[in-house]
Order: sequence, then structure tokens, then C-alpha cells
Amino acid sequence: MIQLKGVGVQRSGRWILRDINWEIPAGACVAILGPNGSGKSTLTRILAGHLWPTAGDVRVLDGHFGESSLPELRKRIRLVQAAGPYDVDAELTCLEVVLTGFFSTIGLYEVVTPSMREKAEGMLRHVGLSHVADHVYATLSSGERVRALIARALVVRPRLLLLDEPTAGLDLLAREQVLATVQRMFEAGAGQPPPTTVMITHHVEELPPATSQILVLSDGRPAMLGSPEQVIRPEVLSAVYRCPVQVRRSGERWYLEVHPDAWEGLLNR
Ligand SMILES: Nc1ncnc2c1ncn2[C@@H]1O[C@H](COP(=O)(O)OP(=O)(O)OP(=O)(O)O)[C@@H](O)[C@H]1O
Repeated sequence: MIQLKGVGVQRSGRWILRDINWEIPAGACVAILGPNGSGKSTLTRILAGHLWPTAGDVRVLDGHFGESSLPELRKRIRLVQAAGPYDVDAELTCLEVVLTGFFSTIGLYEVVTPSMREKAEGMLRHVGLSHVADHVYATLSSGERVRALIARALVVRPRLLLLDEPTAGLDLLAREQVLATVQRMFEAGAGQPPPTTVMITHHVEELPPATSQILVLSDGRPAMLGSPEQVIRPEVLSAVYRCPVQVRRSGERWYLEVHPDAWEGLLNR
């Protein structure tokens, strides 16, 4: 599905991303994890076809960047940036926002067919938002907006779904509802095969149980690539987050805590 070989990006004479080698199987849920400035957004923009790497080779959805038509590839890729600039007209209703997904437009300018409406309504059910289908997007809570944007992305059945910090700024319940939305795509009975999904996040708490592979970035370099069990370990993450951490696992979820003994010294760094 996705193959990155020796991918790097140079800006102002500095490699802000380097030596990225990663194969992501079709239908997998994977994550890019790392602290601020580690290169997550840069890598995400490459996967979305928005940024050309300075070095290396990128294959996405059987298409080779450089050989395949990028506009064609992009039709099958959806990027949800919850914290980004509005890419929808906030005066539309929640259902209309989902419908704009069919046209990749900010507003709703085209004729909506009954089949599109049916699919959009089904997607709102899938993300648990049927009860606010007629509410104006601007009046939705932040968590509801994220789920509406995920429904908007899913309505065209993309093959690659990039979720860029989808739970940033959400409270506990809203965060868990977004994670449950993602998890539901990977559960039996979801109704359709899941898109290959890449979650981009700072926090291991924000990884849905379906996550099978994590690429940890540190200063633009791959610090670790592996399963959650291989990656979410104090020895790995203390170095990446540059403070002593301890890890707790609860079922298929993970939690990271700063080691209590490290607290006193945190401000002297
Ligand atoms: N066009 C550019 N020119 C110079 N430096 C850049 C450019 N774009 C990004 N960088 C630098 O590259 C590094 C990685 O940035 P990136 O936004 O990819 O990190 P990130 O992990 O997404 O960060 P955050 O979690 O804060 O969003 C940062 O140090 C950033 O300042």
C-alpha cells in the first residue's frame, strides 16, 4: 500500500526528515508518533501527495510519486486535519458537510443524489452523529466536528486515510469518541473494508487498539519502528521525549507518564 525508501526532506540546508524507510500494508492502522518538531507533519504531507521529498522513493496506493498522476492518486487519499484551518463552510449543516466529501469542496455547490444522501446519512450513523445531522457545523462541539470530518472523508471510501492529530484539544469523552470512531472502522461488521489509516499524534494515549505499527520520529529521524509492544517502552520513549517516562498498558490501550522522580528537574532542562 505504502512504501517509503530513504525518504528525506531538506529545508534551508537542514534535513528536517531523513532516512525514512517504511512499508505499510493495505488495510492496516498505523501511527506516526513523536514530539513537537519531530517531522510528523512533513511526513504526513508527503503521504498525502502535498510535498515532494528531496531524497528517496515514495509509492502510495500502487502509484509511484513521479510516475503516476498525483491528482488521480489524491482522489483516493483523504487527510483530516481537525486543528487545521476550516476546510468546510461552517454554516452548512453537519449532513451537508459530510456531503461535501463527495466533491472535495468547501461549500455544497453540486447536485446531491439520493444515493449520496443515503451514504452520508449512513456515515453519520457510523460515527454516532445522526442526532446532530441537521445542526449547523459551527454549533457542533469540537469532538463532533472531528467526527463529522472523518465521516466526510470516509464517504468516498478512500483507500488511504490520514488523521493528523484528530484528538488534539478534545476533552476525555470527545477524545475517546473519536478513537472509538476510528476503532469501529477496523472491527468486524464495519460494513466495508477499512482504509489504510495513518494516525499522527504526540501521545500514545491517542492510539486506537487497532494500531499495529508505530513509526516514532525524533528530530526528523526514525527513532523506532515496530509494533506497540516493541515501541511503547520506557527505554525508547524516555529518549524520544527527553524525560524519564513510565508506561502503563490497559487492555489494548497505552498510557505514558513522566516518572514521578523526574518532576523536580523538569524546569531545569
Ligand atoms: N519549510 C520549512 N523550512 C524550514 N524548516 C522547516 C520547514 N517546515 C518544517 N520545518 C522544520 O522541520 C521540523 C519538523 O517540522 P514538522 O512540522 O514536520 O514537525 P511535527 O512533528 O509535525 O511538529 P508538531 O508536532 O509541532 O506539529 C521543525 O523543526 C520545523 O521547524
